[in-house]
Amino acid sequence: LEGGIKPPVTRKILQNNGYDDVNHDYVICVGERFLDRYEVHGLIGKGSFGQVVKAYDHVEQTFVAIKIIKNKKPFFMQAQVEVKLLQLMKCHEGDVKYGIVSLKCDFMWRSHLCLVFELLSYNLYDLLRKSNFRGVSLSLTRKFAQQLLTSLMFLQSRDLQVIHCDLKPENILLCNPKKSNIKIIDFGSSCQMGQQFYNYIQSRFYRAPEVILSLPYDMAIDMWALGAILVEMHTGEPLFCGSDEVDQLNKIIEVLGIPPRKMIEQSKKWNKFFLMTPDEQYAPLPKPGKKYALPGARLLDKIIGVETGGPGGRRLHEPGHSHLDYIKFRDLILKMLRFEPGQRLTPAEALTHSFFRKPDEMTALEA
Ligand SMILES: CCC(=O)Nc1cccc(C(=O)c2sc(Nc3ccc(N4CCN(C)CC4)cc3)nc2N)c1
Repeated sequence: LEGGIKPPVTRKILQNNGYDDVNHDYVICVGERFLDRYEVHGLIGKGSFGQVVKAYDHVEQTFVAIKIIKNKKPFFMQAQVEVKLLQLMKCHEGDVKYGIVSLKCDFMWRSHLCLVFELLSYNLYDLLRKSNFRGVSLSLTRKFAQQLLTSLMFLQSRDLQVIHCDLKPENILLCNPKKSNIKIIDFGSSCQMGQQFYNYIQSRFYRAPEVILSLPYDMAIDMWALGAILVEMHTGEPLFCGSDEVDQLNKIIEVLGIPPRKMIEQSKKWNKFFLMTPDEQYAPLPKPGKKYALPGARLLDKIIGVETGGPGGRRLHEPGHSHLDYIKFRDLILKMLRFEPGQRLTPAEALTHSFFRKPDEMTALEA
């Protein structure tokens, strides 16, 4: 270069001796063996945490899923929280079969924390995709609901008090592609009651109103998420698919009306979502270019098709999809989606709902 300035050194900076890529992810090599035990078969998925691979465990002679955490402190720290919670839950095996993924072990491999899980099958979002986003039957939705409520009851048990904080179809996996047994995964965002450090939690579609309004939250946020997930599993589409936080709350208001005054008044962010009308009422801030139904005008009955043969009328006269079945389903969902966290159904209460009662139990009751 003129003036004798040397060109910058273009030496490639090797990340972690060449084992890592620029995103601090471990460079996966199919066939590689970790600890001379786990033989990598292939990449299952990627996430902010790192990657998850399918591997063969030559000691137990079974396939496993290994979550390979990024070689970066914040991800390492968060994964340590996940390991601690999963170990805590493991030793609370107790009587209830609780539908949480089982952590087999964890180890360090070339500066990456690795979590070894039992290998599960694909997730409920894959199932929705297979249904061409038309949803699964009400009976399968009921089976999923029963298992997830049992899992939430386990998480909320006295000496666990775990909040998952990211329940969504992608984090619910089938144990076996041909059966309805499911397990919850990904406790990477979870916390225990009293350890709520973050308030930007939950994936948007499933975010509870108290989280959107930055109010104190508890385990009831998982129940809110579950209500939204169950409607989505049957209709095939997200119940509240907001494009941002304001849109998200407006989509909730279309179905459930204006939140209780107390919740709005306690929120530091209230004026991000509402304006005060001259007669001292809270009204949703009009969003330029967005048209919303009036508060509470988008009835859940219409979304689920209670009177019209299910979502899109596709379940008309189908066994297990009677008008009464839908009345019960709608009633359960509305009680899971109460604005006030304290009034939302607990998992134990939800499991006694008539939606889960078998016909003969009903006749016995009526007799
Ligand atoms: C792909 C999303 C995903 O599964 N992410 C993920 C992230 C972290 C951990 C885990 C996890 O614990 C898994 S993943 C798993 N089995 C699994 C096997 C296959 C699949 N895929 C099958 C093909 N689909 C197009 C994508 C999902 C997904 C999951 N078993 C366990 N235990 C999963």
